[in-house]
Formats: sequence, C-alpha cells, structure tokens
Amino acid sequence: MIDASNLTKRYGEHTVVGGLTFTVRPGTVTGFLGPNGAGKSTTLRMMLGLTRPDEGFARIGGHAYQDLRHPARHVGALLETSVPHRSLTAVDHLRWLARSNDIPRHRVDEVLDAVGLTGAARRRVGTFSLGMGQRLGLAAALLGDPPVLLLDEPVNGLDAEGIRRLRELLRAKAAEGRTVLVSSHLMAEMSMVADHLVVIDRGRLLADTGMQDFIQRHGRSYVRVKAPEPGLLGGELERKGASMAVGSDGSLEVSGLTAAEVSQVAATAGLVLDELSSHTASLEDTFLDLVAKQPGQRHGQRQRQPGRNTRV
Ligand SMILES: Nc1ncnc2c1ncn2[C@@H]1O[C@H](COP(=O)(O)OP(=O)(O)OP(=O)(O)O)[C@@H](O)[C@H]1O
Repeated sequence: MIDASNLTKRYGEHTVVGGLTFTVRPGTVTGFLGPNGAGKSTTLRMMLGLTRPDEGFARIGGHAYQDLRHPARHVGALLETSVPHRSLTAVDHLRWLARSNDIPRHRVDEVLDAVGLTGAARRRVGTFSLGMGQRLGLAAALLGDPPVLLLDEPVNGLDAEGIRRLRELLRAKAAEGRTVLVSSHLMAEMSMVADHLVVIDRGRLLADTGMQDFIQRHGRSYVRVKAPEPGLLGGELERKGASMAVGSDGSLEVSGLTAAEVSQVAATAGLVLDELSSHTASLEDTFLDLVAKQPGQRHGQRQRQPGRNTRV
C-alpha cells in the first residue's frame, strides 16, 4: 500500500504538486496519468524520499521511505534518472545492489531471467541500448522481491516482446497481492494493463477511480448513425430524449440512446438506416477530454478521435 497525504511541492512561486491525497492499493495495477509537467515524477520522487515535500507526506507500507532499513526489499522503483555506472556489467550492478540490501545472490539470476536479459548479463551497461537499460532498471526494481513496485515510464524504449513481458509481469505482481503504481504516456498500453487510475493535472488530483468507471464517467460514448434523411431521423431521436452532433460526413452522433433504441426509433418512424455503430470512448480520448476541460487549460481544444467501434 502507498499513501500520499496532502503531498505538496513548490519550486519558487510554482506549486508543482498541490495537496495530493490518494492511496494506491495492493492487488491491482494502478496507472498514474497526467500531461507533461503535471507533477508525476515529482510525486514519485517524494514517495521515494528523493525530493522533500513542502507539506504532507508519503508512506510505503505505512513507513516513510527514509525509515526503511533495506528499501529495495520494501519497494522496487524505476525512475527515468536511475542509471547504473556504465563500466559495470549488468550482473555486477545487480550483485552490488543485492549485497547492499541484504538480498540473496540467487535473486540476480532470477530477475535477469524475468526481464529477458540473461544473455547480456556480462555486458557492460555502457554498451546497452535504451530498451536493455530499461530492462536492467526493471530487474533492479524486482531484485528485493518487494511488495510495492513504483515504475516511472517503464515502457520507454522496450520492444514489442519487452512490452508484452512487462505487461504480464505487472499483472502477475498485482495478482500476487502486490501494490503496483506505474506511470506511462502510452494510453493504449495503460488501458491494457491498469485496473485503477490516479489522474493529475498541474499537481492536482483529477480522478482516483477504476478504469471502466473513469471512461464511463468522463468519456464520450455515442451511437453513430447514417441515414438518407438525417433531419427526419434527428427529429424523431430528439423526441425520445437523445442529444446529437453532426459528424463531418453528415452522420449523426447520438448520445442518450443505445444503438438498439436508435434502430427501434427508426423502424417505428419507417426511416431507413445506412449505417449504425456504437462508439465507446478510449482511455486516450477520455483522458484528453478531461484535461482539456480543466479551467485555464493550456492544451487547447483537441480534435476528437473516433473511439473503439462496435458494429451492430
Ligand atoms: N528541480 C526542479 N526545479 C524546478 N522545477 C522543477 C524541478 N523538478 C520539476 N520541476 C517542474 O515541476 C513541474 C512538474 O514536473 P514533473 O517532472 O514532476 O512532471 P511530469 O508529470 O513527470 O512530466 P512529464 O510527463 O513531462 O515527465 C514541471 O513544470 C517541472 O518543470
């Protein structure tokens, strides 16, 4: 479990994290989302005792990070800045970490295998690609078999196999009852792996909720319908309480009725339909819409992208 309570950080006049309070629970993968500069890394750094909060506190398993005797056995962290010494081999880097955290040496081979780095174990870290470095960072986070994982942009640089391996690993760790907090800009990936979301913007909490609830509550789902007589159909649908927008191709984007209800209204009125489909908002659409709606938002009005299509 990770607790953040009134976590606040200011740099000069600029409050980059302002009064953040949330709990990351065990047994689920929690996605940590926010636009560039929202304060995600600063929050993670405060949780890990790397940045001192001006107000509030963070606790990992009930303890401040600084009070943990062997931190790597309590929390596995991957930050964008955690770079090992370039002249060390991967295995030496991990052995050194294991020794300094009183972790059994056999864990080194286990975590190298878990991240698919066994073949490169004796190569110098300085020769690693971005993705290999990321795998090594993950191996280091897993080394102490910690109950809490805290990963900042772990997908960066990973190839398709690495991304799939990471996804399975995060799900498996959560299924074992561990606490997993992961930030990523890749919304499609996040929607596949996270069960719960904590969303921030300009250091403030926008949402702390389940993935499906987030999309239902903040996303724009609608029924797209094309008809030879859209004016007549629109009038009939409005009488049933629907609201609608007209798409760029003249189709109607109907909110407030299901596709089956739209079909029924058309049939009752004797109107022909050319196309009918349900659109569920994607995580990306929902996230961008929510951020764009914030007062004084600086991200501009965004172009709406079509969501996932379900033809009926
Ligand atoms: N040491 C620092 N001194 C001054 N300002 C800082 C410092 N660290 C971060 N900031 C500022 O705090 C704000 C939040 O930065 P942070 O890196 O936490 O955001 P983020 O959500 O992780 O962004 P990104 O998604 O781009 O990585 C930014 O405006 C950044 O410029």
